[in-house]
Amino acid sequence: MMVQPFGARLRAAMDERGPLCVGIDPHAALLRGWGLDDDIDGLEAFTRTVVEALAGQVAVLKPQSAFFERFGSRGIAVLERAVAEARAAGALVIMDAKRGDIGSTMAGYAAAYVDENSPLASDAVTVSPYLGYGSLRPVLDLAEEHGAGVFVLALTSNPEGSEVQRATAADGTSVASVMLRHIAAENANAPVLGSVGAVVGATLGDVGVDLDIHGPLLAPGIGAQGATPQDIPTVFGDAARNVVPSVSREILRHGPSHEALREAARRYADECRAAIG
Ligand SMILES: O=c1ccn([C@@H]2O[C@H](COP(=O)(O)O)[C@@H](O)[C@H]2O)c(=O)[nH]1
Repeated sequence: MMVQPFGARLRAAMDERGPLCVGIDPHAALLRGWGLDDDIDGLEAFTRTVVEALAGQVAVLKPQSAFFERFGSRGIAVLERAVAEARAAGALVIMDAKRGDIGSTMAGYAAAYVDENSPLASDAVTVSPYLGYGSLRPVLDLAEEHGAGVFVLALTSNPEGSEVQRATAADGTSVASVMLRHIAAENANAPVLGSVGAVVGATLGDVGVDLDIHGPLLAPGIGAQGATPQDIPTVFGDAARNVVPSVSREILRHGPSHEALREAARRYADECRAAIG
């Protein structure tokens, strides 16, 4: 059966469940805060709890691959189960892996994350375009073939990102603007919402670049990094309707109670929906 493109599935999920994405970031400090050990059993219990509590409620879950990779193959096994169970419970999964390499190697990352037959198959993956946008072609093409999405880092939420992303060419065009133009071209013919998104930090204030990419704008930085849902209109202006606000630590710290996690996610979802209008 032909799966609907990611952009259309994301639009429907956001309309039904609200726009919020909750990050699954099993930091050692969070595991300890939940009374768990920072080991594979702690990782497993933490991840299972987040998926059980939230996968039936929020539009998107975004596991941060780094926190699973640190436990080696057993951590990856936990990640595989979490992705499959979250998707089965109705959440879309964005794998936050931020992969970026030469094109021939990107084909390997594409096979890992956006091929529906892979054990880590996700609805979308984050990628870094800083080996050149064209190096992403294998993942863009395979994602399209499988109805998956790709989120390209454009303007990241961390202060160090501007050194690269705000660098300008002789005509004054910034690197980030070039990436956003490539993304917009990718989405030009999408009927609902394109399946190629950009990552733009909610921490950045008025970014002063055109965010009209006809695709989703993944907006990390809300909560622990200091941004709030109320910052969304300032950062994203007319593109706010396509924003997927992402919160990790500031929701996760409410666990391990399922109800407290759900309540924190509900509060953020309501605030984001109100801010987006
Ligand atoms: O520009 C970016 C891109 C990705 N991230 C990731 O999002 C979460 C943020 O976690 P918080 O606890 O809500 O700060 C984390 O996985 C980052 O790697 C980002 O922060 N900024």
